[in-house]
Amino acid sequence: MLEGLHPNRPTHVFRITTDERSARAMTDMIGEIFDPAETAVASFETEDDGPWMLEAYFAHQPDEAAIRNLLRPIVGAEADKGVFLPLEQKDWVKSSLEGLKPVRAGRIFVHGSHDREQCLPSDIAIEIEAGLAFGTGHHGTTKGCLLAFVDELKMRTPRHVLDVGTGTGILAFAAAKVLKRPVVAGDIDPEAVRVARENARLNGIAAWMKLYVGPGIRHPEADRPGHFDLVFANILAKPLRMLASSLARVASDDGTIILSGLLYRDVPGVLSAYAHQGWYLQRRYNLEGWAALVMKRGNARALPRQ
Ligand SMILES: C[S@@+](CC[C@H](N)C(=O)[O-])C[C@H]1O[C@@H](n2cnc3c(N)ncnc32)[C@H](O)[C@@H]1O
Repeated sequence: MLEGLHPNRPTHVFRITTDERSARAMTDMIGEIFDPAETAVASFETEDDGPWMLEAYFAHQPDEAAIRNLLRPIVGAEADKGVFLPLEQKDWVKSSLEGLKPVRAGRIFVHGSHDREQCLPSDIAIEIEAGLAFGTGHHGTTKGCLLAFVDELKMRTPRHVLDVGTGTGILAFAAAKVLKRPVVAGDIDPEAVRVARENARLNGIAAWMKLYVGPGIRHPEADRPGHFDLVFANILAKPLRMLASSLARVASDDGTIILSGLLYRDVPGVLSAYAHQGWYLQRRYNLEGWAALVMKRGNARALPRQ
């Protein structure tokens, strides 16, 4: 699995090696055409000054001929050299987690069942069994959100937290455990919400988790204008742009929105969508090619951070 993609239980991958211009153009086209909940696409340089590769993961068997036809105007006959491969259907997040070390962000310590003993007494420990959901803490997007949250706590203590695209529930759990308060969290994927519910039980915070299935804020618990003083949304650039007005509406005047799931090149478009709603970048975290953005209402000053 390509580090940095957001697979929603992918069944197939399409790979093609080409030049940078074509890779970027194909990424944009696939990103525009396919449902972001079912497709994850990224292009990257395979080595310094080397060829570029595009990888697109699909949650269903894609129509190979149709995709090649779409790509031919961009890359010509190269479209036929790209390969479609079925992916082994296994609990890949869980199996990869078994070999992974725990993740730490300040006092927040995220671990699997095999690393319980490593928690310090002062830790806010979160145990995650990812199953088929996203969010073990190892991915740059999740870690960026956790680091942003830890820094946010140095400045203020949020009271009402919303986590849109909760996956395993990891960000919501961090907020509930640190703040000792209920947190509202939703995901478009019912399987992710099932996993989050189980994890909430495992962590002894089931009573604090107000979980819902649905896109964006489409639930009465989440759709509460001006209510949330901390909103997490680690999704992808396109849905984040589409959600800008909804997230801005449910965030309080003095609230914070932490956005992630963005390749560096996606940042300007997302910032522009939120600027239209009166939200500005306060801090930025760059991890492994992914950016997490801390947004504030009003004219906050940008403070880039590596
Ligand atoms: C990258 S994962 C983030 C999981 C977790 N919050 C984390 O930080 O690790 C993105 C999650 O967002 C969900 N998702 C994608 N589009 C969504 C939308 N429009 N509304 C709600 N959830 C969405 C996906 O199903 C997936 O579980």
